Order: sequence, then structure tokens, then C-alpha cells
Amino acid sequence: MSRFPAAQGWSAWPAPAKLNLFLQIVGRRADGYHQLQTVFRLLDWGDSVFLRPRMDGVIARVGEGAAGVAEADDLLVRAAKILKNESKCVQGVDIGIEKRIPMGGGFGGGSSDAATVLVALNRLWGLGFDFERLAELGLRLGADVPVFVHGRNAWAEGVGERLTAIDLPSAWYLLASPGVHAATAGLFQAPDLTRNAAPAKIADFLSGTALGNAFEPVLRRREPAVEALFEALARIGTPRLTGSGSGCFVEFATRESAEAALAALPVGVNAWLARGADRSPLLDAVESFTTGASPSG
Ligand SMILES: C[C@](O)(CO)[C@H](O)COP(=O)(O)OP(=O)(O)OC[C@H]1O[C@@H](n2ccc(N)nc2=O)[C@H](O)[C@@H]1O
Ligand SMILES: Nc1ncnc2c1ncn2[C@@H]1O[C@H](COP(=O)(O)OP(=O)(O)OP(=O)(O)O)[C@@H](O)[C@H]1O
Repeated sequence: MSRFPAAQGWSAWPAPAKLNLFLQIVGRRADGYHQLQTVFRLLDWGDSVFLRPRMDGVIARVGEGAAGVAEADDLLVRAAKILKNESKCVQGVDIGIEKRIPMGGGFGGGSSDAATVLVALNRLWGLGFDFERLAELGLRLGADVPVFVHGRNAWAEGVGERLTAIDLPSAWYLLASPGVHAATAGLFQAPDLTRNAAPAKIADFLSGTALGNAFEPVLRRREPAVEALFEALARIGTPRLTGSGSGCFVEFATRESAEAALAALPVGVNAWLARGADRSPLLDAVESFTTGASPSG
């Protein structure tokens, strides 16, 4: 039984993971942030966020939360606080999480959790903020939050907030984690990171000429566990890095081919499968909530 049952007022909301199918750095802003070009692919797999509005105005985390993350630092809690401050809403909320997305893996878990809180609480508190406004608030919490708010696969520029929705073919992914935490801020500072790539176009990605990840060579040099994972995955396909790592993935056209690859991996590789989404499952949950049906709890 769920620790957050619908009978006790909880509603359940998906927080999908993402992959960066392509990532390069084309410049730097005056404030030091790097300007990227990337392709975000949303997955039909991720964390589950549980929300229960409360009338006393208190925002509280219930249960364990993300491992090792203090309540005040938790992106779930920070997202709810930002929304409350901006809206002057008098309500509060209890927040629970079932974490599945490994932290620091480049799968965007913390950012997606935050986006789900913004989008779902906007409904539950009846605020009526549009997605643009929610994405702007989300950007204050992290560069990857806006794409999760909009919920569409996207070509992204700027720091990841200038989004152009794109359609991607259906695909299955073998995801793998080497178990090392890649600190995003540290990797952006790496001296051997290529920061001046020639800008690509969406067509370069779609035709398959732009598929690399600028962090991949840096992380493979720094982390023997990442290099070892790449070598293991090369036996079953073409491994790629997501985000600033350390998570890796291999793309397959069908579920059957992904399953066969998973079965062929050496024992000890921490890998699992996920389907690429056409759009975020969060959008479906929000739309069914609007039409009067309660999301599953
Ligand atoms: C690597 C990606 O995951 C690709 O999707 C994102 O660009 C990273 O996004 P994120 O994890 O949300 O990162 P943030 O929490 O916003 O930033 C962490 C730190 O990384 C550095 N940072 C981040 C994004 C960016 N475009 N340039 C940077 O230099 C900054 O020092 C920042 O303080
Ligand atoms: N609810 C949360 N879930 C996960 N991490 C959180 C959360 N709240 C705060 N954090 C912090 O954010 C850090 C990054 O976590 P996250 O899972 O988003 O990493 P990531 O997948 O590498 O992100 P990205 O792909 O956006 O770079 C964690 O190490 C943790 O300290």
C-alpha cells in the first residue's frame, strides 16, 4: 500500500526523468553560466510526487525525502515556497516523494520533482498561472526545470530555457549508472571542457550529425567507473552520456531489442530500461485533473 494514500487526501503526480540526446557548449554568459545547445528527451519513467493541500499555510515534507537532502534544500520544498511567495496563496501543502531517479546522474530528477510541484500545486491551489510563468519560476531553481514544466521533448538553447518543441521517433533506452555522483558545477569548471563549439542547427541533430555530449570525454578521463561503464555498454550498442553525467544510455528502436541488450550485459552493470515519451506524463495527469478526474493515488 502507498505511504501516501488517496483516502488520506494525497494525490499522486509523475516526475519523469530526461535524457540529453545531444549536448554542446557554445559560449558563456557574463555571469559565468554556460550557453548550451541540447536535446531533451522525456522518459515514461521517473519519481512519484505526492501532494496534500493544507489550510494552515505550512509547507512540510512528509516521509524520507531524497536521500541526504535537508528539507530546506529540497527542490520539492523550495518549489512550493517559491509558488506560495509569488501567489500569496494562504494554503500550505504536505509533500511526499517516491524516489527512483538516481541523484547526480544527469537524469534531471531534482529538476523534474520541482517542476511537478510547480505544475501540480498550481492546479491544487487554483492559482491559474500559465506554463510560461511557472517555467520562469522554475528557472530560479535550476536550468533543467523549464523543460519539465512545458513537458515536451525539446531542442534547447541559452542555459536550457529557450525551448523549441520537437517530435522524436519512438524509442526505448537502456539506462545505466556507474554509481558515482557527478557534481554539475565542478564539471562546468573543468579546464578540458570544450566551451566554444560551432553552433549546430536542429537539422544537424535530426540528421544524426550532432549527437555528442561535451561532458563525455571529460568525465571518462576523470572517472574510471564511467570509462568502465562505457566499455561494457559498447558491447551492446553506442553508449552516450546524459547531462553532466554520470548516467549513460543506449538507444534502441524497440522494446525487444532493448530487452535483449539488457540480458546480454555482464553481471554487475547497474542498468534498467525506460521508454521515451512523446510528451510528459505530468501533462496527462494535469489534464485529467482539470476535467474532474482525480489523478491516481
Ligand atoms: C547539464 C544539464 O543537466 C543539461 O541539461 C544542465 O545544464 C544542468 O542543469 P542543472 O543541474 O539544473 O544545473 P543548475 O543547478 O542550474 O546549475 C549548477 C551549476 O552548474 C553551473 N552551470 C549550470 C548550467 C549552465 N548552463 N552553466 C553553468 O555553468 C553553474 O555553476 C551552476 O551553479
Ligand atoms: N528532490 C530532490 N531530488 C534530487 N535531488 C535533489 C532534490 N532536492 C535537492 N536535490 C539536490 O540536487 C542535486 C542534483 O540532483 P539531480 O537528481 O537533479 O541531479 P542530476 O540528475 O545530475 O541533475 P541534472 O541532470 O539536472 O544536472 C542532488 O545531488 C541534491 O543535492
